Amino acid sequence: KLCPTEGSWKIDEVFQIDKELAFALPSPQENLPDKYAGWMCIAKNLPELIERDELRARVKEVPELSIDDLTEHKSQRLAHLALGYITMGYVWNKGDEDVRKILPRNIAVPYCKLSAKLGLRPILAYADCVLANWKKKDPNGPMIYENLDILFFFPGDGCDRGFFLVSLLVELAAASAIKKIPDLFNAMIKQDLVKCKDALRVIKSCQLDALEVFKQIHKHVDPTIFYNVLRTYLSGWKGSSLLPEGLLYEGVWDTPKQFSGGSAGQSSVFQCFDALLGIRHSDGSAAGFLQEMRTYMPPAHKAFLESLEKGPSIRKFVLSKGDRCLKDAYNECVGAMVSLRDYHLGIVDTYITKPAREKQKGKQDPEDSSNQSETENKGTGGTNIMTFLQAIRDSTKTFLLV
Ligand code: HEM
Ligand SMILES: Brc1ccc(-c2csc3nccn23)cc1
Repeated sequence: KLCPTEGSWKIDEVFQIDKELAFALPSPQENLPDKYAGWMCIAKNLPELIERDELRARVKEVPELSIDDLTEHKSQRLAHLALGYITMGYVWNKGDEDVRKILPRNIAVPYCKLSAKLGLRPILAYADCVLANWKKKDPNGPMIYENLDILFFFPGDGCDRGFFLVSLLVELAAASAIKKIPDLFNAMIKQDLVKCKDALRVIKSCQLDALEVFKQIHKHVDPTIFYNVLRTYLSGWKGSSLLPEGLLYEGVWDTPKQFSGGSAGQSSVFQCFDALLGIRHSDGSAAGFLQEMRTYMPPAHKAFLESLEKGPSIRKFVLSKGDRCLKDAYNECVGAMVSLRDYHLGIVDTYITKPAREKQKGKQDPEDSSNQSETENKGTGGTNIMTFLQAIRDSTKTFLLV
């Protein structure tokens, strides 16, 4: 429903897409009603409570609270974020083998009710810790790294700040392209090739801005801490050897449920560019994974991606016109997606593959590759990452028009 009212396209507010911030939650709420102080106290002090081995006891003590006082969308997102941190902390705690396979009902019941209300899953996701987990230090200041902070922390002395804020800033850079989509559709409807090229050029420059922002990750995230500390807390319980059946949400379901760890496959912005440019990932597992990750997005954003896929096809339009200039403008957008994914592959090498090899060296007989597949090649989404990401990068390339 990119509704064509009065013959001009606009992004319907039903998709909850902000003009400036696109899929990021504008000015997330930072405080919950006092009734939820028990949740906030734990979520706001996760590193200390884990350090002092008090977290799990504190979670068990907190009263089972009803979610009825969470009436606004922003307070529901804040509560879902806080409960997500609490759940990851409770299950993984110090990040060793001593995990918990049952989430006590006093957390599980409100968490699952709230997840159902929001159309999200009862596990920490991209929509929580990237899109809703930020604030400006100076409310009147700019949306730049130095003026931003996150609301909740895992152990790993601020490594999550860098990881989540850089992801957010990539989202914001890409946001300027999203608001250009209606102009692109209008130009197509009017068969105005000049306006089409202009819109595609703006989209490409935003994608390249996003690539520049990507590069800040090296300044703000340490690879060894990321790999050995933060990654554990973002892991899920689907295909996990430590929770082979998943997590039992006590008082909600009587069997354990499996949910994937957070992934940026849950980022609507990347999937939005794919949908807009007609990029479809044919490689079975990658396509399946990205489709599945849509079920972890806010429903309104998932609906937007589906409406883009059903809307007019820019790719078909470009092919039908056979105009060299238009083809080049389209190809530069596809090329920008390839560059983003290329750069991201380098990041994964720095932050996962290399630290995994370091860790393997440190262990007993390095030839022992028994648990290699278990740890090294698992992404936060539990995927075998390098092949997965290369397949996505490669399939993106096949959409360049000759
Ligand atoms: C330390 C930095 C990063 C690491 C180690 C990393 C790692 C990964 C891994 C392992 C995957 C595979 C799927 C999964 O397990 O989630 C992935 C997917 C993805 N990541 Fe990251 N990532 C990082 C930063 C970023 C940033 C800053 C962005 C920008 C928003 C981003 C965007 C994506 C996207 C969109 C996917 C889905 C695959 C695709 O569409 O190409 N990643 N990443
Ligand atoms: Br929860 C959670 C939230 C966000 C992310 C994330 C941000 S950028 C990126 N690439 C892969 C994952 N990922 C990972 C886990």
